Amino acid sequence: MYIGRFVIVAPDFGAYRVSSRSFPNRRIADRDGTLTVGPTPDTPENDNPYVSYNCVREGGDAVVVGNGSHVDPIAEKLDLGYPARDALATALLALDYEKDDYDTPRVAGVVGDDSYVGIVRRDALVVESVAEPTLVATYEEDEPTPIDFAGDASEDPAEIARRAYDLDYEHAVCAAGVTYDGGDVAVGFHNGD
Ligand SMILES: NC(=O)c1ncn([C@@H]2O[C@H](COP(=O)(O)O)[C@@H](O)[C@H]2O)c1NC=O
Repeated sequence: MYIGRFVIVAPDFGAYRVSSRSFPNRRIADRDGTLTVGPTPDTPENDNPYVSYNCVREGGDAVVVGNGSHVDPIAEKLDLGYPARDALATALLALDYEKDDYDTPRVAGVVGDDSYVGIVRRDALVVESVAEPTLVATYEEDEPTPIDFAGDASEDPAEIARRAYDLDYEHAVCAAGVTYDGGDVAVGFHNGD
């Protein structure tokens, strides 16, 4: 099954995976702890505004994961002291779903003292507290739903990323993992071949 981009948010860890039919030649790079999705070095530039962005960024005491430019304002709201719920809701609503051929939703999560997952679709804005690993994706699985993806903050975030990359959804491209341990954030990633 193809579900596009997705986040998994748990109380003390999270993951983000790029799955893509249209732009498979991408990878994640670490820029001072912020993880960025962009084209591989040998890939020509494209004019799609939705395929290069920060997918992981620290904000406040927490860490944000997501599938587009909304990651930045969510992190900035957290820096200003907004609660995770409000940071997600305000940024997702402000930017809304993507104005592409699919009305692609924006998905995001905050992993911190209070962890939340969110999605803005053409028909809804959903922001929920998470008590167990929870997945939400751009296509098909576009309601936050518990997933069997055990982990905890002691795990290497790169290993969390690799496990997200290996999940049995089509067109895996690259993935990020994050952990949160009482205010300490760690991030990692896994790029496909
Ligand atoms: N975040 C991303 O990595 C991303 N990759 C592709 N998109 C959007 O989704 C559309 C469909 O892409 P695809 O066929 O790869 O699922 C693209 O035209 C683009 O507008 C993205 N936007 C949101 O998920």
